[in-house]
Amino acid sequence: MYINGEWLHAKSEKTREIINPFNQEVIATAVEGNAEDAKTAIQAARVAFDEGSWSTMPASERGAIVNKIGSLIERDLEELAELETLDTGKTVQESREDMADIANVFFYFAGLADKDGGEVIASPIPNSESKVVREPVGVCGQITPWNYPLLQAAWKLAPALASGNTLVMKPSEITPLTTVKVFELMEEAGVPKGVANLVLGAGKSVGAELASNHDVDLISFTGGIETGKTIMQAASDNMKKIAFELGGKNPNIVFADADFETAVDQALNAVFFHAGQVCSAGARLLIEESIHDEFVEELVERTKRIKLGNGFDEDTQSGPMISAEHRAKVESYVEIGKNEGAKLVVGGKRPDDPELQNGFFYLPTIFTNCTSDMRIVQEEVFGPVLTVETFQTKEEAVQLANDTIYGLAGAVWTQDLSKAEFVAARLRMGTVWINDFHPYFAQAPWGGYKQSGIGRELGREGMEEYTELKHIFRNKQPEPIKWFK
Ligand SMILES: NC(=O)c1ccc[n+]([C@@H]2O[C@H](COP(=O)([O-])OP(=O)(O)OC[C@H]3O[C@@H](n4cnc5c(N)ncnc54)[C@H](O)[C@@H]3O)[C@@H](O)[C@H]2O)c1
Ligand SMILES: C[N+](C)(C)CC=O
Repeated sequence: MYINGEWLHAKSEKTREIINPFNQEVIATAVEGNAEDAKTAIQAARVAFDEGSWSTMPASERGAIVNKIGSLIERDLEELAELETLDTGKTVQESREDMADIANVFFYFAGLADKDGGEVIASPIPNSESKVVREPVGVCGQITPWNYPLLQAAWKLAPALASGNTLVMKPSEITPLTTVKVFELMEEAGVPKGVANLVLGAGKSVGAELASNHDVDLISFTGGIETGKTIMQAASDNMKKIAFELGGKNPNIVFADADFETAVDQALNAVFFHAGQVCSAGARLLIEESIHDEFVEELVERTKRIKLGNGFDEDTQSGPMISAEHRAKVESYVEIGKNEGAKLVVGGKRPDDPELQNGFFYLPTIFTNCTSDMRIVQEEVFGPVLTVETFQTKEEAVQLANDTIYGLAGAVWTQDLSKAEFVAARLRMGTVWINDFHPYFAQAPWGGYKQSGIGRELGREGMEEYTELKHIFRNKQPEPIKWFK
């Protein structure tokens, strides 16, 4: 753990073994902090913020430090990518792309650091001056999940630092390795002591302390809805600001006039990339009825060919699930789907391949004959499981797509631009892709409608989450009002 500029053991001296999900080998031993460690880190962040040298440093200097972090990530890209693959099982090619994205996130927010000089507004009061400025929120608690460990951390660290906050981060207890490494890089880049603190440990202890502690001014959380609700309740005690990136059950709408080859190819990628452990995975295929049979037949053939394996092997297309518990959850959802009457057309079990028996693998799985009232359609499985529904009109496609408590992302495939725009305008989701699936980048805001989240990460809006707005009014000719004579 990194607290107040020092690398520390947990007060309890407890540790946790970090497991490679490909073969269950222990790849590291991490310290296991608790609420006491979190309190110490929060105190360090509080003192660093209140002392003021970070928040009042010229923004361009802060930006230069954030930029340096991005450069150091680029320098150590290969090491970081390998760590991420060891920890999560994702392919090393995917990890490399994540690391390049992560460096760009630091560069982007570094560039924004000195761009907002406030705004002078037209005051209706004579002889006065009115301006609106943005200031850092204060001490930020930041809690991240295991599926994109460093990427989700970067989306929080870079804007928080660039806008002058101090912070305490808690990564997922099962995937802390790249976050630890980036805190080393932040130290090397010159982030002053106390400004960025790292506490490892479980959600129920370290995370709960960050959510409830009154010295934390903002809690930024990426993870599941149920955890989000718990954090929201804890955060209400001191009305801290909240920023939540939660789950999704994202529709992928394919019209009959879409380019067939591209739509099939991308429907596979939409749902099975990273073994479906993606918040924005296209887990609900909505297909125009007239092409259902042909489309599903092709999808099933290609699904059978997906090569599962070690993320370090060149020919591996998808790695394992993150843990035994998570695979068991996916398996229980497949049973639910079968019992609800959905038709299992491929997958639905663990692979037989002897080389995969030590990993938490699960075969890419497709259910057809699905309807919106099924749990397998409504609930986030967060694994390689696709449900297929059909529609006849664009209105029906929109109605089905929006029939969910989630609102993270969705896609529409058609060569008819007016149809695409009709659908895009009506999807109640934070991101809509037309003839594509998955793109996200530092310049565009990311976040959810409905129960998929509160607030935005990335883009200017992602920076603004870490600021408070202040209106400063100056009377240029003060004189008595004489109301109270
Ligand atoms: N919207 C997005 O951008 C986005 C991105 C990635 C993941 N996710 C979501 O994350 C979920 C998967 O991640 P997960 O399984 O790690 O989620 P999770 O909610 O189980 O855990 C996320 C983090 O919260 C911590 N936590 C757990 N209980 C806590 C508590 N009581 N108080 C405070 N912190 C606590 C965990 O230790 C972990 O660090 C999925 O639902 C996925 O959709 C969303
Ligand atoms: C936000 N994203 C797509 C990078 C990861 C979601 O799990």
